[in-house]
Amino acid sequence: MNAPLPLNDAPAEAAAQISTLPDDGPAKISARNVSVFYGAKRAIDDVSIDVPNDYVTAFIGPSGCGKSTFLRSLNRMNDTIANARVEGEILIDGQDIYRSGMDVVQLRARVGMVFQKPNPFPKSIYENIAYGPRIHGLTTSKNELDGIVETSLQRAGLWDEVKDRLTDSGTALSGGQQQRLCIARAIAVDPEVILMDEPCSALDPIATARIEELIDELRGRYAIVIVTHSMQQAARVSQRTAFFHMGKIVEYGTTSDIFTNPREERTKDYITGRYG
Ligand SMILES: Nc1ncnc2c1ncn2[C@@H]1O[C@H](COP(=O)(O)OP(=O)(O)OP(=O)(O)O)[C@@H](O)[C@H]1O
Repeated sequence: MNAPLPLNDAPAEAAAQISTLPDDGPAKISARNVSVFYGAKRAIDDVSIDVPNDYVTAFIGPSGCGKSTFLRSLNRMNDTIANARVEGEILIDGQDIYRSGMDVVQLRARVGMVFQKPNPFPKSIYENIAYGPRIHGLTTSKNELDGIVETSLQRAGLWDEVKDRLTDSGTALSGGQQQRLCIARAIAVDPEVILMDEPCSALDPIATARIEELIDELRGRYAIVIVTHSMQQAARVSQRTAFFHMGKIVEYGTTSDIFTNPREERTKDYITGRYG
């Protein structure tokens, strides 16, 4: 006679691993089982990660592995791409940002974004910063607005360079200054998270160093996530690193562990320059 089949005969499907570190405290952003599709093509495949509040988190990985796609899903920027579709759950402070009724304009103020190519509005330096607080109703007086403009530019390390030319066009600044203007613009609406998609790739080494210093100064005030192709940059500016490959997170850990003591072969190969 056959022995009765055990009830749980089939192995339970392995739960997708959550990229998180036990000592990091409550996550600012929690992504659970996130997949992102462009039409039928899956660009992100079942990614789960906790992004901490107090650190800079770097997303690294070879070209086309999905870093920018995943970054854009964290403030619903993928909504602006016609054939993009996000599955799974993304929570900020425990709240699902894809829930119906979510105010996406508000979300993108809370979760600001800085792009590869600086993209100031073709308006004055002052207006570049003042526009957001004005449309979000953050101020009631011109004095208050002036204060926000000054504080934002100070935090972005740009005030001293532009305080005497606030009426000049933002587009007349150098590339590095434009990128700091864009960071100031994100800061002006009082965000909680700043997403940066290769923010230095269009900048020279001196402007890059200035942005990296700035990221370090902003750490702790905002949760910061940066996509970068430069492993040196990830090592310099971040404390947490996620290594992406073919739409998945292969390894997540402290930046020093990822760069000095990676567990996975694929991470090792990437950081030693064997591919990517
Ligand atoms: N708008 C789009 N429509 C269709 N496919 C896209 C779109 N944007 C990205 N993809 C595809 O999704 C995959 C992931 O792209 P993504 O730009 O997120 O990767 P990445 O890791 O940020 O790359 P890179 O480092 O080169 O910027 C790639 O195969 C890419 O071709």
